[in-house]
Amino acid sequence: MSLHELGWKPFFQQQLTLDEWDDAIPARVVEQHRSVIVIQTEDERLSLPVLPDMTGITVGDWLLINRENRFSRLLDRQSLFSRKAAGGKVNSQCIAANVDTVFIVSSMNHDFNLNRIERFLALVHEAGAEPVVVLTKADLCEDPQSYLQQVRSMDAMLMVEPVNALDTHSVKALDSWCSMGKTIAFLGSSGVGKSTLVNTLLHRQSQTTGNIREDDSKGRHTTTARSLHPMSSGSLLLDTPGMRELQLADCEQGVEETFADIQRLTQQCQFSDCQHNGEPGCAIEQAIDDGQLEPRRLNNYRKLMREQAMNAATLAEKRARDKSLSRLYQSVQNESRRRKKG
Ligand SMILES: Nc1nc2c(ncn2[C@@H]2O[C@H](COP(=O)(O)OP(=O)(O)OP(=O)(O)O)[C@@H](O)[C@H]2O)c(=O)[nH]1
Ligand SMILES: [Zn+2]
Repeated sequence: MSLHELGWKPFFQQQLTLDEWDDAIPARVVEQHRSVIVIQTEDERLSLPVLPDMTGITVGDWLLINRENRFSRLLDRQSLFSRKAAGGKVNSQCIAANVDTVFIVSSMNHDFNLNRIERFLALVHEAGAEPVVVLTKADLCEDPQSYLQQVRSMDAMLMVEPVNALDTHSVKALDSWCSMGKTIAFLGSSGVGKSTLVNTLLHRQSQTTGNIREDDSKGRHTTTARSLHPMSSGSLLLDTPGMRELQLADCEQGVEETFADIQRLTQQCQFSDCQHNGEPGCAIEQAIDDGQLEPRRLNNYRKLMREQAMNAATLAEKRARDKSLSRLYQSVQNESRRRKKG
């Protein structure tokens, strides 16, 4: 595979020093297992043990390795999905790196929910990837246009594609985001058609190709699929279960970006600290009265802001608690040692 096919771009190239231009070999992480990663260079596929200086490296990452095939460094990411974890030295767990486009999948039936789409949008914006909303089950829906309009009414600039996920021809609508070297991923609730879309995009190749089975810590069998699958279109599908467990925490920027219209309106309120609660000269309330802004959207904005702040605070608290607990253990240990000595 050429570097271009693997997703190499100027953003990564620009990070190389002159020496690295001569000596270093770029490699992309195409599989991630508990203690090894599989990387792909232009010439070969290699397994590397995950050494302590490599923690946090995740599927989709770009690395430089030296001529002896040893890890030399991790390149900065263009986008990153992470799960904010409490405690420990590593405060967030990296889930997927350098994804270009995320398809936010929602079905056009009773499951359709704008609030949920906005929540996914916030996650994608926070990660720094490009969102495309894919509305599935067009074949079962009487009025796909009404769903399309609802999504467009949130944000006219948002890309939205209605599809029948079972139909190869219909799924072609997604081709423009699936070109050579583009890394794509899917987000969406259960049953909306993510696997179906992937299967159709893979032209009915089995979705389990390349997955490995391993035991999780509780001895259950789980399918680990932290991997990049090349697709026939030339794009790379990033498949990881971690994407399903993403939470809104410390996502203020992602939420603000998702609700850019509300940010803009807020700047037009007469008072800079306007709470949009009956203050005079409130641009938000005016927009609601004029029908420019849906009350639903404002409510969801407030809800998601509260949620991400609360989750962030809970994490901070848990971190602090873990820290003082470990200090307590330490002092108990010291005390018992002192007694043994004495
Ligand atoms: N008619 C029709 N059926 C669809 C479409 N998309 C998905 N389905 C069906 O909906 C069901 C659920 O689809 P999946 O692809 O398994 O959904 P998923 O998002 O992968 O669900 P999880 O694996 O639980 O996350 C399957 O029976 C699909 O065949 C569509 O566009 N049209
Ligand atoms: Zn206001």
